[in-house]
Amino acid sequence: MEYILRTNTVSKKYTNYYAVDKVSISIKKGEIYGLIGENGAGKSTLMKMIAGLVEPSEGSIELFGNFVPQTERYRIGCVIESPALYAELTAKQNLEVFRKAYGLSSKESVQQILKQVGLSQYENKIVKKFSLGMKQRLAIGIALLGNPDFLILDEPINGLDPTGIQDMRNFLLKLNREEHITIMISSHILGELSKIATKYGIIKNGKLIEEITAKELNEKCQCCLKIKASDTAQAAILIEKNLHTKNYEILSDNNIRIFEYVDNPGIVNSLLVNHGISVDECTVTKESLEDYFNEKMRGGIVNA
Ligand SMILES: Nc1ncnc2c1ncn2[C@@H]1O[C@H](COP(=O)(O)OP(=O)(O)OP(=O)(O)O)[C@@H](O)[C@H]1O
Repeated sequence: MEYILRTNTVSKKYTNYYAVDKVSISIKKGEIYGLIGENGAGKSTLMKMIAGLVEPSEGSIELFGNFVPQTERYRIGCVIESPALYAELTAKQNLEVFRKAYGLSSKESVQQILKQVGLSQYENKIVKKFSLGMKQRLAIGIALLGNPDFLILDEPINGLDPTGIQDMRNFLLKLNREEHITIMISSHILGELSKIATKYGIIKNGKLIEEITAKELNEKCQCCLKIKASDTAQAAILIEKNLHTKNYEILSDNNIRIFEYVDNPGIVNSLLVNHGISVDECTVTKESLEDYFNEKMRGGIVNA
């Protein structure tokens, strides 16, 4: 399988601390790679190093199998941090400016891109009158001008409404499936990311704490018993004492998750009810990417 990207213990040091610390990730052709991390984790810095906007302090980056990444960067399109658009120009004029700046000769490419990003009907509209979703699409359109094989998108769905998010999801899936563009995407909206990503990298304080494919994640995500109870603290004491397990977690909204008794929820239910705790809900669910990510951030399943 062909690798689009491999970083080898790549780091970025700012004055006296590492924004990115010895990160080794890999992305294969055709993947949609979701980069996950809390604010300040180092996602943008890592993306900037891959795109050639920031020089690594240490380590190496291999792009398209080439250890001299700068010779391959023309194959990357990126939108990192806020999209740089000319607010007073129209969508078409914006694309024209960048087409000329990139030295691309074919004017047709601008029309093609407008169509590709679904902005043909707004080509003469001034960008400052665009919605956030339209601006994001135009920025991605600019990134697509050079016909890239690899697209790097930093928080492309941030601030979009549910319809905008859905449009963006379909658009990215289309680029990936029909245009065969490999995509690296960072997002805080994990539920959304889990609908498109085929692989994830989780970073914390500049360090990669896990790289996992969507398939592996699906196999790893544990089934659990989720119980909504009137008194979760008391429920926890009863579970520990009577069911001899600490493999549970108290959630904030009167819910408790138990990673055992999945095949026998009745035992837990009766225990709580018989001790005067009212059980409003008792369901068997599977952990979501969000649950998994939160556990990773805390350093494992609590009480396990
Ligand atoms: N040019 C810079 N000089 C000094 N520190 C920087 C610079 N750029 C980023 N940092 C710091 O590096 C760390 C990582 O920042 P980065 O923007 O990569 O994180 P992030 O994961 O993208 O966060 P967010 O989700 O908030 O965008 C932060 O502590 C940030 O303040």
